[in-house]
Amino acid sequence: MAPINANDINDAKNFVPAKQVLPEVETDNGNGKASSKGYSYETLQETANFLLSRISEIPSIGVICGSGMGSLAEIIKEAVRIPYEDIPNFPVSTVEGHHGQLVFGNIGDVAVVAMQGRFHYYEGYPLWKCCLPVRVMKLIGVKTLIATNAAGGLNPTYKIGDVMIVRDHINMMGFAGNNPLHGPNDERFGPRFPPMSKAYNYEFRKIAKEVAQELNMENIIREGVYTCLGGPNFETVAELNMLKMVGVDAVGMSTVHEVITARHCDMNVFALSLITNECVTSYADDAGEANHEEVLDVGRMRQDILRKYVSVLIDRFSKIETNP
Ligand SMILES: O=P(O)(O)O[C@H]1O[C@H](CO)[C@@H](O)[C@H]1O
Ligand code: HPA
Repeated sequence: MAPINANDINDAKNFVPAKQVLPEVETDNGNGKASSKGYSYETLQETANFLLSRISEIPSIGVICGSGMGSLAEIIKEAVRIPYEDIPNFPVSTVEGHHGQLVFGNIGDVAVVAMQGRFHYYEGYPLWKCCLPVRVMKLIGVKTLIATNAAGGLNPTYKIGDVMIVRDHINMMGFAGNNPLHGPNDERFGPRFPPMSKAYNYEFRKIAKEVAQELNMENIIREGVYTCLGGPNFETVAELNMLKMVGVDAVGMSTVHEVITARHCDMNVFALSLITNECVTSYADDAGEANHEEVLDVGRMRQDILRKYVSVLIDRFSKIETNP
């Protein structure tokens, strides 16, 4: 063993624990507005009030557009578009394929708001911040959340371009204690221990399967289990094989925390995954590799059918009374 050297001891004395030198992703800004545990109810109310002052009709349904699926918001009529950077306390989108604005208006007779661009954990936002727009939607009066995402198909029967109705999810990041509800709970949003066994509304899923038949989409519609990983790297072969073993059908980097936040504040939830690529579960030399361009291309390829499907779903969902 090398002898202990006096310089090493002096270096050790100067050592500053990482906690003191690394900035937190989100810190208290001194006016009590931001903290690592999330914005207060009152702060989000300010954001909601700002948005309410810009619109003439309160939306009942909120849509989150997945990667490459931003064109879903283009079916909104009498659109009022508000860029994220203009909205107090909002994060900004940094990912290609995520525009970065809220679009208010009507789809058919239904007042809606769409997020053209969502926030992901890998962008550097803590999970509570990724989900901040969901709480804001709740505060402006949205009752139902429709979350869409692009996902890798892990179920071997799935094909690129299939549309998976999400029946359930596995919160992989939650297994490691990373949850959007981590931290003090404000009962005005919801309970400390919200149940998740009925996260994806049964009635909505039933309607979605019926509508798929009406629109002759039955050959591309699936129903399955989604999981979200932190990203931004796509998964290894071993990781995907593990996820397959535990019953995951589609893999992405979003949605789960949004759904948890929405259910916490008692919103009805429906989610769709567009299968944009095949998950690579073999080490074969000729097996492809996932890439974001393919994800965006498949989103574009399916934009017409998704726009039609989502607009009919919005109409049907708006007509039923559901218990979340
Ligand atoms: O979940 P959405 O936002 O649709 O995007 C998915 O596509 C991106 C990877 O191509 C990741 O952000 C993944 O989560
Ligand atoms: N893995 C994770 N996220 C994704 C994928 C994937 O294969 N495709 C689209 N988003």
